[in-house]
Amino acid sequence: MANRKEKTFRFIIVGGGIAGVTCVEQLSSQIPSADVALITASPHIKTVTNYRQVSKTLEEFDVEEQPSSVLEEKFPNLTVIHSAVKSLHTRSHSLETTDGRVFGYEKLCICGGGRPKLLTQENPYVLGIRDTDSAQELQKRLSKAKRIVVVGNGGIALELVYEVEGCEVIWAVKDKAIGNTFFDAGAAQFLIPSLETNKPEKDTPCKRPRYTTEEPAPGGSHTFTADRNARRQGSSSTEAGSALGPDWHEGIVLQGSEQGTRRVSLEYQCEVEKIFTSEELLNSPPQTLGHENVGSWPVYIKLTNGKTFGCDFVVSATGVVPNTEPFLHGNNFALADDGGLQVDDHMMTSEPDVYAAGDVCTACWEHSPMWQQMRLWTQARQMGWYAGRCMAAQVLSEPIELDFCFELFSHITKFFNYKVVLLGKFNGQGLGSDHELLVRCTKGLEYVKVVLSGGRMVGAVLIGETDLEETFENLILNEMDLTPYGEELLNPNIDIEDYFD
Ligand SMILES: Cc1cc2nc3c(=O)[nH]c(=O)nc-3n(C[C@H](O)[C@H](O)[C@H](O)COP(=O)(O)OP(=O)(O)OC[C@H]3O[C@@H](n4cnc5c(N)ncnc54)[C@H](O)[C@@H]3O)c2cc1C
Ligand SMILES: NC(=O)C1=CN([C@@H]2O[C@H](COP(=O)(O)OP(=O)(O)OC[C@H]3O[C@@H](n4cnc5c(N)ncnc54)[C@H](OP(=O)(O)O)[C@@H]3O)[C@@H](O)[C@H]2O)C=CC1
Repeated sequence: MANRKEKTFRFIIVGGGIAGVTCVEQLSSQIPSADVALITASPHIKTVTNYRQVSKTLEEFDVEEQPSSVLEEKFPNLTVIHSAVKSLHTRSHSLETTDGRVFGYEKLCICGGGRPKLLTQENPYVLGIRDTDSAQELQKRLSKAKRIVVVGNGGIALELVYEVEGCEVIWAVKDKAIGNTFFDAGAAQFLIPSLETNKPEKDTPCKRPRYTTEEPAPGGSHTFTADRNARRQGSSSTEAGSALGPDWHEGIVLQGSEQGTRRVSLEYQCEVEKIFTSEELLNSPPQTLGHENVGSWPVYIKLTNGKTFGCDFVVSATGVVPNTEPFLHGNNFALADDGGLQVDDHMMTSEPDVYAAGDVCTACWEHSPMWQQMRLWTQARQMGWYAGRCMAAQVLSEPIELDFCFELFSHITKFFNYKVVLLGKFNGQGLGSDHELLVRCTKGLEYVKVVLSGGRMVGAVLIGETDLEETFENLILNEMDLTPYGEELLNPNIDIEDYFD
């Protein structure tokens, strides 16, 4: 293998998603003379644009899919190789791509992202959403669908059930409340009425630019219904590749085969028992199908609450698995319980000279008490950037400390058209019963939850235009004893910003 090396680069980064591209940018700016290669399976790369530091740890940015030439023009010492890594040989510091080329490296950073953790790989009626291709496939199938079942209770499910129109959506969640990865039951209750109301009209198009290509893209139960006539236009596409991100649904039309209504039926506290095709159902012993007729749908899904639903397809919005396979065989990577490549506080894996960042890795250093890993766009950027700095620091023999961004978990996003800010241990993660909650809620306007432990603020969920994020971030970081303030902390008549000035 060593003899076949076409070229040895000082740095190779694998993956053209946010983590990989940010790592390349950091390395190329810090050591402009170094030969850097970006090897990516996707035809386009993802770059961060309009980066804005909202507060000490909160950040917002747009994401653009761009041709890789943009990056090569910016960094003359960068070579972008569009191929997938087939195998890695850490002993000889080399890797082979699917087009049969072999490259050597001095330092490598793996930013291969993740893929959907599907309920089943085998069933063609079970879709996952990850990249633009899978989003287009969803759009295509949805345009002919009358009913779909969405399984999962995290980010994708929350976005999808709110956006899909013209098609009945059965939403099956394991928990007692919606959005378990981001919220508690109180926040879920605040958000639920949004499923019954119309989506607000958008007078400005989505500000995040995206690609268009030549080929236009074609327990208990509750039911929520909303009408809406306006349609959005758009299309976007890439080959297999990087994860979608903020506002991904704005570039495609999530419209079923019927006109203008959002109809979501929630099935709480249930999982999937079995998924059948029509033929399987006919050939197997009779099932409890309720009002469903065998043969009227291409696929049927039986839930653990005993109900079976026929539908056009199932969306498995059930999380992410790190993309580690091509890197493992013949090497000694330590893997975390979630399947990610273990990295230390310098983003180093267990193999010499191999770093990892983004969805593919699992942060295995001793975390700050207020930080946890979630596979998010912001963390992919932060890890890619920090990995680049660590790689540069090592070759330059400079010391480097864990970056401040890993002090406090912070995330800004949007669900059901509300701004959502999550800080620290926003769901009391890892605190057991050793915490108390303060909650302020105004229906339809805002939901504010503060998590206190030992009198100190350790986390917060802010839904709506609360304008509290910076003050709360400071209170968490300062570890101030808030016992004397008690419930006054959330008194809406007190300007909390002035209070703590
Ligand atoms: C539908 C959806 C919506 C999301 N919404 C949000 C959101 O609103 N906010 C948020 O913060 N996060 C969101 N996320 C999560 C976010 O997109 C990811 O956490 C982030 O993009 C991960 O970036 P990454 O660079 O680690 O991986 P990826 O973006 O997955 O990039 C991995 C790259 O590696 C390449 N690759 C993989 N294997 C190989 C190989 N063997 N050889 C060469 N190249 C390879 C791929 O082609 C790709 O370019 C969303 C994710 C999805 C799927
Ligand atoms: N706005 C944002 O910030 C968004 C972020 N994302 C990110 O994109 C990635 C992919 O999103 P998504 O797929 O929604 O992943 P998430 O990790 O957000 O959610 C997965 C959900 O599926 C549930 N689940 C897992 N296995 C099963 C199963 N077998 N049956 C039923 N439910 C199951 C999980 O429950 P449990 O937790 O109990 O395992 C969890 O509720 C995530 O990293 C997510 O954070 C996606 C969209 C929007």
